[in-house]
Amino acid sequence: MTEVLDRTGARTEDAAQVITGARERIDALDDRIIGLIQERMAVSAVIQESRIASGGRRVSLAREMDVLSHYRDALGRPGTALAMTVLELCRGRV
Ligand SMILES: O=C(O)C(=O)C[C@]1(C(=O)O)C=C[C@@H](O)C=C1
Repeated sequence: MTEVLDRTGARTEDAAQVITGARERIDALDDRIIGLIQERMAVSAVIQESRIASGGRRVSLAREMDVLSHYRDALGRPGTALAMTVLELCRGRV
């Protein structure tokens, strides 16, 4: 019991089982989220390389405003911070 309590913070075996199962789902979801971010990074790189090869700039601020709004509309204010992190992963620091 002490080990279960240490691992999950639960005070009963039942709660520890619920938490352990839910954490497995979260780990699987995080794997998918990370995979989607990596896929997004690859697609973003195609856009940036194409724009730079055509003589343009890496960054498109107008498009970034649209991306920020998209996340904020869906997730509220923390969505903006998340979008900024996603954009940094995709185009580096500006
Ligand atoms: O949509 C673009 O034009 C992109 O270059 C992609 C992207 C993005 O990752 O969403 C990356 C850099 C730009 O500043 C804007 C958006």
